[in-house]
Amino acid sequence: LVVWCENLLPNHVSGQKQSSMATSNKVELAEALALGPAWRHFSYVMLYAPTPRALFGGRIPLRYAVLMHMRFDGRLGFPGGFVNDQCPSLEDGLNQELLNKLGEGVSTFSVVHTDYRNSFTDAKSKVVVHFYVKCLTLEQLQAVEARAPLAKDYGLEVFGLVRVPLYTLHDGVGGLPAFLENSFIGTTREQLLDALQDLEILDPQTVSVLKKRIAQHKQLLGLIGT
Ligand SMILES: O=c1[nH]cnc2c1ncn2[C@H]1C[C@H](O)[C@@H](COP(=O)(O)OP(=O)(O)O)O1
Repeated sequence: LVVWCENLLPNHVSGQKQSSMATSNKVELAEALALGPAWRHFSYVMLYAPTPRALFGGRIPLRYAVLMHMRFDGRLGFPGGFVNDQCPSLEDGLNQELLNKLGEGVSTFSVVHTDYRNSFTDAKSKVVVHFYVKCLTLEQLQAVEARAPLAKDYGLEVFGLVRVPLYTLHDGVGGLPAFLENSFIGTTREQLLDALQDLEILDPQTVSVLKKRIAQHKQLLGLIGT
């Protein structure tokens, strides 16, 4: 029997300090754009849509369909990619990448400047990542999912689209905690959780608990690796 767990995870880890892993190299957009020609810019977007559907006879509302994709390298990521110097804007570059990676289903919307959230730098690789969020209707999101297999990069850079489960099952692991144990590219996992919190899709306590779990999981993998 699977039951929706109201109080997501144990209380003893609630209220702890939020991890700063996703914010350590955050930069203002103007600062990022002034970095110079040695830096490469990448733009990614979290596409999401409200859904009325629910699991198990209505006991677990799905609430939102949040899209990610399985990349060619076996990691999960957000759609997007490298923005060529020739692109008039970060958003133009991102919309072009979305067309290549997700296909013609993206034709009903465009990511625009107001969807911008934040930018992160990686000084070692001289990479700047710009992150956007875009709320779609469920029909628009389903059109993206339906047409993705016809996209130029599908089967090459994109191996499939996935939806993020936003709930936790009664075992405390199934759902979002299990999903977060996958391998993610770059800072994607932290971007996902921070965005879900800022959009009030997840509450801060839940995000804090999930981040603590991620840190423990990473520690465990490190121990196994030694
Ligand atoms: O969603 C992401 N969030 C943060 N960083 C990301 C994300 N996806 C990729 N990356 C990082 C990892 C690498 O440093 C670059 C290159 O990524 P990729 O998407 O493979 O770029 P292209 O296919 O070459 O456009 O960005």
